[in-house]
Order: sequence, then C-alpha cells, then structure tokens
Amino acid sequence: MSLCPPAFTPAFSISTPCPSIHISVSKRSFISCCSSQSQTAVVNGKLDARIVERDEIRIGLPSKGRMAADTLDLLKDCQLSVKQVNPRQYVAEIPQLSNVEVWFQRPKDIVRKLVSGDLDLGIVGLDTVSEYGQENEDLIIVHDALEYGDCRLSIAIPKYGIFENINSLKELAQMPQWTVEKPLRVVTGFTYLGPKFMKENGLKHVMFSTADGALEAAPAMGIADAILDLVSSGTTLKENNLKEIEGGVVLESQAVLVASRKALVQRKGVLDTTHEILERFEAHLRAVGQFTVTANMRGSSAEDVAERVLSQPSLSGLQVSADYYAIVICVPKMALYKSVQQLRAIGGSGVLISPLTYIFDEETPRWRELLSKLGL
Ligand SMILES: Nc1ncnc2c1ncn2[C@@H]1O[C@H](COP(=O)(O)OP(=O)(O)OP(=O)(O)O)[C@@H](O)[C@H]1O
Ligand SMILES: O=P(O)(O)OC[C@H]1O[C@H](OP(=O)(O)OP(=O)(O)O)[C@H](O)[C@@H]1O
Ligand SMILES: [Mg+2]
Repeated sequence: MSLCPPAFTPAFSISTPCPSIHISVSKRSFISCCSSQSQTAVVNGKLDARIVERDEIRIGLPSKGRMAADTLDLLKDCQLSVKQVNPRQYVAEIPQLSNVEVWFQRPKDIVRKLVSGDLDLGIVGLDTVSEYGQENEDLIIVHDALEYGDCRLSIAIPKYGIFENINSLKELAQMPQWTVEKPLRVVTGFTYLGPKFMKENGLKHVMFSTADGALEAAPAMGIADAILDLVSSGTTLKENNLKEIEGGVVLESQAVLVASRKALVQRKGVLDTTHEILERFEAHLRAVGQFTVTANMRGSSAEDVAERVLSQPSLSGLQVSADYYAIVICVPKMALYKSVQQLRAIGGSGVLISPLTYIFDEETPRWRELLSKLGL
C-alpha cells in the first residue's frame, strides 16, 4: 500500500485507503456574598438543593481589566465570538451557542454569582475563584489552564532595613520582631487566602489590613511590613524595592473555566454547552504552537513507514499506525464542530484542523464562463 502524495490530494476528495501520518511538531513545549434576584444557593454554609428557575444558560465574562480582552480573544479563536451590541451593554450572546446569555461582570462578582446560582459558567483567574469561592463545593474548575492571565499570589517584603537578610518564609517567621503586641503587618486584597496561608505555615503573630490597589507602596509608606499581592513580571515589586521570598507563593494562577456543579447537574443544557465549550477550548489550546507536517515518505509498506517515523525522537504524533487512514475534507467554519462530531461518530480520531489558504479547482469555474462568453 503506498502513501498518497499529499501535493496531489484533491481538496474536496476523500482519499482512501491512505495510512495517516499525522505528525505534530512542537514550536514550544506543550504543557505537556451575595445573591441578587435568585434564591440563595448556600444556606448556613451548606449547598441548597434548589436551583434558580430560568430557561437560559448564563456565562459570566470579565467586564473590564486585563482579563476582559484576552477572554474575548480566546472565545473568538474557538469560533465562539461574543456579539455585544455596545461596550456598555452588560448582556451579549454567542451566536454559535444557542440559548446562552453572556453577562459581563467584575471577576469577583462572577464567582459570587456562580455560588448564588445567578450564573452557570464563568471565566476568571484561579486566584479569584480561590479567594471568593472559598472552597465552596458547588464550584467546579472545568478547564484549569486557559493559558493567559498567568500570575502568582506571593508574599513580598522590602529589600532593605530589617529585611535585608531575610529570604524565606521560614526566616520571616523566625524574626524576633513579631510579637502579640507588635505583629507582622501584611496588606492584601486576598483576605481569605492570606490568613489561611499564614495559619497553615505556622506564622502566629500576623495582622492583616486590606486595600484595593497599589499595595506595593504600603511598606515604604510605613503602613505595612509585607504585602501579599499578584505578581507577574515582578516589575512592580522591583520598582518599589520589594522582593519575593522562598516559600512565599500562596497560589499560581491563570484564567480558568469554572462552573456551578448544581447548574451542570440540574439545569437543562448546561452540561452539553459546557462540553462543547471545553472541547473547543482544548482543541484550540492543544493546537497553539503546533504545526501540521505532511510529507511524502519512501517505504515498502504502511507498517514500514509507521515504524520508521516512530523511531525518531521528535516525531511523536497523534497516531502513526497502519490502522488509520488519512482523509482530507473541507468544511465551512460554521459547521466545523458539527463536522468533527460526525467524523468521530464514524471512527475519526486525531482530527487536525488548519485554516485553508487556497482552494484550487482543476479549473477556475469563472474562467470557463469567461471563455464561453468570449466564444472560445
Ligand atoms: N500583573 C498581572 N499579570 C497577569 N495577570 C494578572 C496580573 N494581575 C492580575 N492578573 C490576573 O487578572 C485578573 C484580573 O485582575 P484585576 O482584577 O486586577 O483586574 P485589573 O485588570 O487589574 O482591574 P482592576 O484591578 O482595576 O479591577 C486577576 O484576578 C488575575 O487572575
Ligand atoms: O509583576 P507585575 O507584572 O509588575 O504585575 C503585578 C501588578 O499587577 C497587578 O496590579 P494591576 O496592574 O492590576 O493594578 P491594580 O493594583 O490597580 O489592580 C498586581 O496587583 C500588581 O500590582
Ligand atoms: Mg489589578
């Protein structure tokens, strides 16, 4: 059995039988309290079995800030573009997902509204889920690595003065300065995660205060000894003469897709919609930074070619086996997901999707038309 010469595979044809040689070459390493109009979902810390009655499925997206644009970009890349009439309107739709309402909210309100049952799904940073979700068992992380909004929640102290030689949480805890009367003063916006972390790490004499932004100024202003805030590039800390310490990272964070367990289980359509969103996210994120390589390979049989490809360390593809046959089809953008589902249903696996740059027919239809008009 010989391999199909890829350069001659007609765009609309199904070429069979043709063993599939799907090779993915990595460009970079693959990573490897509040309730509004609803009934309250949490009563005395326990989950309320009731679900807020409504027909639409609701997803909360960040309304402003650095997560907002990246979230819309991700959805767009997954062919789930959000249709927002104007930027001040807080409700929108995703035409590709029927019966889904998009609600633009502040990240912390997305988490609160998931808990209260006013939203079913949301996209926010893991830090926000952890801080405002407070380990609520109704919150489920559906996708934990959307690959943007990377940052860490980390303790930082001044580089100078009594902290000059302090480089770890252990050393910070052992400083004789901290007593009942004069505790370590930490300023943070994370008033749930902060005290929890200090307690778990055995720091006894700690006092927390809170502020909404520019926390890095607090030590120099004499308001706090340390800060607990999000760090990404580290520039803000550096510019304010602060340093992170060993063992001081409370949480590594990036954007996540989070859902209400109750909505997934009880609300009609939420599980199916979540499945579709998840599939699209995973398919897109798996493909980022990968190239599809199609090659003509010399060989005496399909098995021979598969064996030789598998013997190369960088050629670990999705499937390389004589049991698979390559097909090449073209599908319209809008029908992409449906087409993948249909391919799977008839035995498809390892479906690689790349944008199509050109479709050259055997002959341009309009050329024939022109020739005919010219009587040629
Ligand atoms: N420096 C950072 N780099 C990357 N991601 C960050 C950074 N700071 C925060 N994030 C992530 O972005 C999310 C939103 O950040 P934040 O709530 O600070 O929004 P913002 O864009 O700064 O607006 P504002 O603070 O004014 O509300 C955070 O929960 C976190 O997951
Ligand atoms: O490590 P870096 O890349 O310097 O980023 C860290 C800074 O980013 C966030 O602030 P943000 O820009 O959101 O300002 P804010 O305090 O007004 O929210 C965070 O609160 C830090 O201050
Ligand atoms: Mg901010």
